Amino acid sequence: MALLTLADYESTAGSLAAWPPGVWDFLTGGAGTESTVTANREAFARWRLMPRVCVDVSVVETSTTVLGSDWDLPVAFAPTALHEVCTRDAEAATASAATALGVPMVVSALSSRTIEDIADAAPEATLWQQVYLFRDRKVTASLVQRASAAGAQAIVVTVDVPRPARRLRDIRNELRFPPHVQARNLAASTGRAPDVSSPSAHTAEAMDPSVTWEDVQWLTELSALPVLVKGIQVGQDAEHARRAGAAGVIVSNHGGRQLDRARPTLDALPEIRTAVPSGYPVLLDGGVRTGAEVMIALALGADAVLVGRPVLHGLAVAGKHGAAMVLGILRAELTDAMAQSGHPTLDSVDRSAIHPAPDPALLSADTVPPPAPRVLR
Ligand SMILES: Cc1cc2nc3c(=O)[nH]c(=O)nc-3n(C[C@H](O)[C@H](O)[C@H](O)COP(=O)(O)O)c2cc1C
Ligand SMILES: CCCCC(=O)C(=O)O
Repeated sequence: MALLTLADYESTAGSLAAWPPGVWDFLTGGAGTESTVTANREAFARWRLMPRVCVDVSVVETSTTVLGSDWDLPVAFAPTALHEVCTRDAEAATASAATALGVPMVVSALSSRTIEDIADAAPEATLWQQVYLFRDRKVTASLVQRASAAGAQAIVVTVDVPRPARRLRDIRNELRFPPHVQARNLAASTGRAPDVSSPSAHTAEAMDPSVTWEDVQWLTELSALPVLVKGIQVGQDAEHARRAGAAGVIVSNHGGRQLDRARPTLDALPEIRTAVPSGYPVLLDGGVRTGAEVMIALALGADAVLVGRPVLHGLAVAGKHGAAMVLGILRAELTDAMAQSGHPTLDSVDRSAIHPAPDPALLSADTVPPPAPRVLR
């Protein structure tokens, strides 16, 4: 079967026999009832595109500028841990795919390869380093310093993991990664290989539940690199991040993996967009799976989006080619949606480009009046 959509990649990846026990559930799952994983996706279904016609779309331009750098697509690779569980070349493969498509890759603090190795493997890649404010701040500082020396262009600090989440699939599966899966980037900053065989035990040990905006400010002053705060879900927190010196925010609920029943990121986006000055970078992740959905996120105020799980599906199906194919599908779909809706560039994609879908409750049998009975003669 031809793999034409991100959903095709997901189902093909899910049916691979090679997954170690529990790993597919780890990638796919979320916290608690997984209501937020589902809600992130469903939020996109509540919007429709409003096609304009008789606009010259003979040339469609998907490129954009974020934090002063040019991206071929308004899409980046979200930071996801341990790519070695998906493909042997791990983040070296992901970085080549990102380079091929002209989009940035956010390297996880828990990557299986060091930032130096990733930069060597893909010298042209635009790399951003994701970090946590670990209990041991020296580890955070070392990750930032090494990323800067390796040529990374920004730091992303993830602030939505105060403690391990209740990920029921992982608990039931008693998830343990195979021993070859290692967090080498972190190891290079801690001086010893951290035990990540149980993600939740590692999170409990390493993450700091006492983090406040003062710590974010400390991080923004640590290096010359711009810092984006990832995990913003409320307008006021976007403003806190900006005041703490952040160069931008990423609207994210960690793909529904931390707080079950958190609101979908797309629903939070308009509030966050209006809480910060226009021109201040606002990115979004969570449930983006088609090019039309990229347009919807942009129309609601995102400068760009990030994709998480689909990249892992691509890596698992066909290594770097698979990750590049996943992004290639998003590019083809976005280009098509822009052309079909009369937007030759992304500049014109604003709130007027979309319309709320009718509320299904209003269409139910209870609320739509039945037709008047016919009078029979
Ligand atoms: C397997 C997996 C590992 C992740 N690891 C990290 C991580 O190390 N750091 C981080 O900030 N976010 C991490 N995330 C969250 C992603 O960056 C992103 O917020 C989320 O996956 C976006 O949703 P999507 O998967 O629906 O696109 C991870 C997500 C997944 C699925
Ligand atoms: C040891 C890896 C845990 C990362 C993860 O699952 C997440 O951040 O969602």
